[in-house]
Order: sequence, then structure tokens, then C-alpha cells
Amino acid sequence: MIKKFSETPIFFEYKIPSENDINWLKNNSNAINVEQNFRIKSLHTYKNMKINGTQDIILARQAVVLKLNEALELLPNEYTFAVFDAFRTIETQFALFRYIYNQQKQMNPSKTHSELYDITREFVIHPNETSRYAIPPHNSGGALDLTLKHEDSFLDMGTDFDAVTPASYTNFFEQEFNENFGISKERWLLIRKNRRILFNSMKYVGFTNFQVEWWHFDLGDCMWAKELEQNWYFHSMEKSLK
Ligand SMILES: C[C@@H](N)C(=O)N[C@H](C)C(=O)O
Ligand SMILES: [Zn+2]
Repeated sequence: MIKKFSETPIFFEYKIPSENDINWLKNNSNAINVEQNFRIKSLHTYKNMKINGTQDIILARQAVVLKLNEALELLPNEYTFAVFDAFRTIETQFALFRYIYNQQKQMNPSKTHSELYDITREFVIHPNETSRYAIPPHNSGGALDLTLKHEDSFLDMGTDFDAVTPASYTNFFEQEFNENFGISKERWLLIRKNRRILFNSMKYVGFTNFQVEWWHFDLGDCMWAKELEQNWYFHSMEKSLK
């Protein structure tokens, strides 16, 4: 499978879930720890960054974790998933929006509030913008931010997690090699291959990807539904945790 995944370009076209798939999602909606398997590790990224409202355990819907395990089983044993983040409280979602807005403000001091807001909103969902997403995907427990490791090394995905740049667009390295980007052709093709492995393994088991972030995947939430033009099923998971 890994050869097939690495050779298949990134296409944002997905199989529409069947009624059975939907019933299965609904029947596996309880909150569980993503670390159900020694091949899935939480990085606790936002807790380490001291973003407000983070939790000690990285949770997600059971369906998400089961599908993540399925994706992993399609890959050789030396591959593991490193999860940056999954379920997120609304407090963290607000804090993250503020964090990235402030980071962009520092990097672009001449930009107006509205320009900075638009840059930020491309990469982070504002919890008050319910006309875009009724429930922020991570708050529903249906979203995952993750990358792949091979043995002890992170695969080269071309950008850092949460890098606010077009190079984070999932299919950025599908375009022809461009030497003005400042990396070798060899590295360009390696990044392309690594992103394909992550994207195609997740897509194969039913996840959709947020097209501007190579690391973000959804199942059963508003973002998944928008991508598939279907209904969404996972409401806020926060209420059920209180
Ligand atoms: C901030 C980034 N890691 C992320 O999760 N972005 C998506 C779009 C979100 O905010 O839900
Ligand atoms: Zn995300």
C-alpha cells in the first residue's frame, strides 16, 4: 500500500460515505484517548506552548481513533503517527486564534487588523464564525492534526506544523519543482512523497483533509461535511465532557 500511496498524487476527491458508514460513525462517537496504540503518540503541542484551555489527555471521537488505527495498519510497522492536537476546548480555539493573529501582527507590522484577521482565519477557525463552521472542527472531536514518523525521525513535510504560508497547502509540492523556492529537487520530491503517504493513507480510511494544512484531517465533523457536501454528525464534544 505504501508504494501506491506515495505514487498517487493528492486529489481532494473523496468516496461519499454510505448509510452504514454514517451509522458506524454515530455508534462510535464517545470520547477516547488517541493513544490507544504504541504507534500513535500525542505531542501535546499546545499544552507545551502554554496555550489556554488545553488538557492533559488528547481526546478524539472513538470513530476517529479507530480509523486512525486502520490507516496505520496500511503502513509498514516502522511508521507511526505523531498527533499535534485533536479535541480542543473553545477556550483553546480562541486562544489559538489570538496567538496566530499576534504572531502574524509581529511578522507584518504594517498590515491592518482586517488583513491580519483574514490571514489568521485562513489557518485557524474563529469560534464565533458559526456561519462558516457551526462547531469548530477540533471542538467536535472529529479533527486531528498529525504527522508521520519513520522509526525515530519525523518525515520531512516541507513546513513546520501551523506554518502560515502557501507551502503548507497540502498539494503545494504537487506542482512542478521550482528552484526559486530554495530547496533541492530531491528534497521537493521527498516532501511530495511524504505528504502523499500521509494524505492518501488518511483518505483511504475515510478522512478528508483541510486543503490549506497538510496536517489537518476530519471525520464526521463540519469541515468533513463541507468537503463532502454532506451532513455533519459530531456536535461539540466539550459539553459531554463536563
Ligand atoms: C491551527 C491549526 N492547527 C488548525 O487546527 N486549524 C484548523 C483549521 C482549525 O482551527 O480548526
Ligand atoms: Zn487542525
